[in-house]
Amino acid sequence: MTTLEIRPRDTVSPIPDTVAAEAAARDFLAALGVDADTPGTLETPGRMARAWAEMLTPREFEMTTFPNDEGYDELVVVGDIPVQSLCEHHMLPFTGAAHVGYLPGDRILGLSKFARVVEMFARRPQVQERLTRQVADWLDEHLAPRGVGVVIEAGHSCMSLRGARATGALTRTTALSGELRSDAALRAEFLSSVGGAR
Ligand SMILES: Nc1nc2c(ncn2[C@@H]2O[C@H](COP(=O)(O)OP(=O)(O)OP(=O)(O)O)[C@@H](O)[C@H]2O)c(=O)[nH]1
Ligand SMILES: [Zn+2]
Repeated sequence: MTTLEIRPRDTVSPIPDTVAAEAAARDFLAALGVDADTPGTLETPGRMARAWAEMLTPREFEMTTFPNDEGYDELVVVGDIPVQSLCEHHMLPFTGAAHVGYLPGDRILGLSKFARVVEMFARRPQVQERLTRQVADWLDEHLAPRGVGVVIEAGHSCMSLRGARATGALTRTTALSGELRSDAALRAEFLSSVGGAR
């Protein structure tokens, strides 16, 4: 077994300053005409600051890999991993599911780590296309598999609660690398296995 401790904050912005965020939230609400001095809303700026800080803070984890002693050479697909992210244009949530697959090389990855990696890249201001690519690239870099595939399906609240108000619209993005990109049969197998989960 090999583990590598991952500190997601190493690759993103510093830890949120919730005191400054609370003061800013109070001003933000005032500017929007929301009274934050009622018994029910007195604590609201602080709650807002903590809520956004939490949505921008991925948890640390250890990247545990094992030798592929059995020489497993078929696809491994972990489906329906929850995705909770913030669109960088409106700072409103987009949520859905990620389906991550890989064709192992010399090492296999602890299954829970796929969800950890998705969270690491989701808990920051994002666009869905970049999130999808970052998960694939990170697995490629840290696992050196024969191929990686990532499909994310998400609904964007900036598109449903406001603006276009297209409630129920679902965006599907795909990132493929290695043999999952170059081998048509593997690519089709991966895409049909994740499409079949719907
Ligand atoms: N490609 C992509 N676009 C996104 C994502 N999240 C949000 N958007 C889009 O970002 C765009 C921002 O467009 P703007 O015209 O600057 O913003 P807006 O005036 O609020 O646009 P509307 O949402 O159409 O009202 C919108 O079309 C959003 O739907 C994402 O993950 N990927
Ligand atoms: Zn948006």
